Amino acid sequence: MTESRVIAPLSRPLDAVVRPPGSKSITNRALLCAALAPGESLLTGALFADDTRAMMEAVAALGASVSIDPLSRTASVTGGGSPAEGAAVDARQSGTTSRFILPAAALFGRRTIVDGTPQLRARPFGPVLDALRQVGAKVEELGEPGFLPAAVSGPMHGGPVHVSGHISSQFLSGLLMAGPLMRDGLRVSLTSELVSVPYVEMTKAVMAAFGATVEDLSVHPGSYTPRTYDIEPDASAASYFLGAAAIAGGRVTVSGLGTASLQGDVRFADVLERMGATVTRTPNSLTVSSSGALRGVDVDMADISDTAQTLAAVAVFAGSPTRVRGIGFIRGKETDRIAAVVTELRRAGIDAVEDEDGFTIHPGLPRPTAFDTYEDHRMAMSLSLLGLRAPGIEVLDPGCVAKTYPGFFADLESLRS
Ligand SMILES: O=C(O)C1=C[C@@H](OP(=O)(O)O)[C@@H](O)[C@H](O)C1
Ligand SMILES: C=C(OP(=O)(O)O)C(=O)O
Repeated sequence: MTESRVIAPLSRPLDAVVRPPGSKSITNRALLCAALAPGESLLTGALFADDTRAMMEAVAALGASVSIDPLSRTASVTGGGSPAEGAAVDARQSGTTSRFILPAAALFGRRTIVDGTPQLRARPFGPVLDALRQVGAKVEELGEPGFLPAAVSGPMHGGPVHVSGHISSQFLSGLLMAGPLMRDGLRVSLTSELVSVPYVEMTKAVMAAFGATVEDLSVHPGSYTPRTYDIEPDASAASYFLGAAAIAGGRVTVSGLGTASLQGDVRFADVLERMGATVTRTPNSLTVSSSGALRGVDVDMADISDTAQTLAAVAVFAGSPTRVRGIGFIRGKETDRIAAVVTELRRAGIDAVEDEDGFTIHPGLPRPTAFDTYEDHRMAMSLSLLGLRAPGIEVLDPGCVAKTYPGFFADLESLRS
């Protein structure tokens, strides 16, 4: 029997402050850079969730020593090691772990096998495998060509490399992070338009913080330096609470995230502002207040696509339709997110329409519905927001949020107190 979670409507407007857990994306970059830096690094504010535990185990397989204290949200990483013969990485469901660890594993002369869940095996890997071959790695596709499992070994000479940008930015980020340890460094040319651009800026910022030199898409040969590194809260996770304020009315402040953030997804607040919410920003906080009266918006979310499903939930309660564009590539995430969100909203009686590059939501009152979540944490977290305003909303397989946010439902409930 599938477990489910019922979300009770709020009885009064929100007035809450919440601090989401550490950023998944920054945690997984910092873990990798620390693992490639000879010596001990201390990561504070780290995320402890399925995706980051996958990365902790992955860097350990490459020879790093990782000791964790989830209660204090710290991870200590001693880097500079190398993988044992026959090393194997289980990236679980994690796109970042798998796409970042492949180039790192190919720095070493020993063969490492990278695999994941059936869901991850269905996601594309061709661009990174192809790029690794261009810079001298040996790559074996052990299943379908262009998919996991794959085995890689190095060393890599580096130098010029061509990689596509339109499927996922993670291929580029993974290559860049291995770049300093390639003999000639790395000079990347993109063969197609890059999606999720802010994540590449984040990659360069974390690399620079660990002592690497990156200019545009060129990485100098060199090394990483260990350090203490503080990780800010997760901006994609924050979108659910900011979205809650827009949907339910009242005010929610997300602390630890503001104009100084490294994460593009803080710009979800800008979209809510365009819909009529009031946004107050400081370097370290974002506050959304709303009367609950919103207008629809026409928005390109190619830079912030992890928040597209959150917006779909908010759009249900706007006074006019919302069109989201530029996100055709999210059909290749944990599930086809365009099809999934449209299918589920239609089951709730909402007139939602699938477009090739996004979706259109016509507002309405969702009827009582038990939502399928497609093993996608963001389906579960987004659709649960509907229950804050509409009665009878239930989310199936709520445990899938553990991929990035095991405490999500507890934090959502804390908004009520
Ligand atoms: O680099 C990253 O940390 C991420 C990049 C994005 O993926 P794509 O580049 O595949 O869009 C995003 O959806 C994912 O959650 C995290
Ligand atoms: C797409 C996501 O994750 P990943 O690609 O890292 O698996 C996500 O967290 O929404």
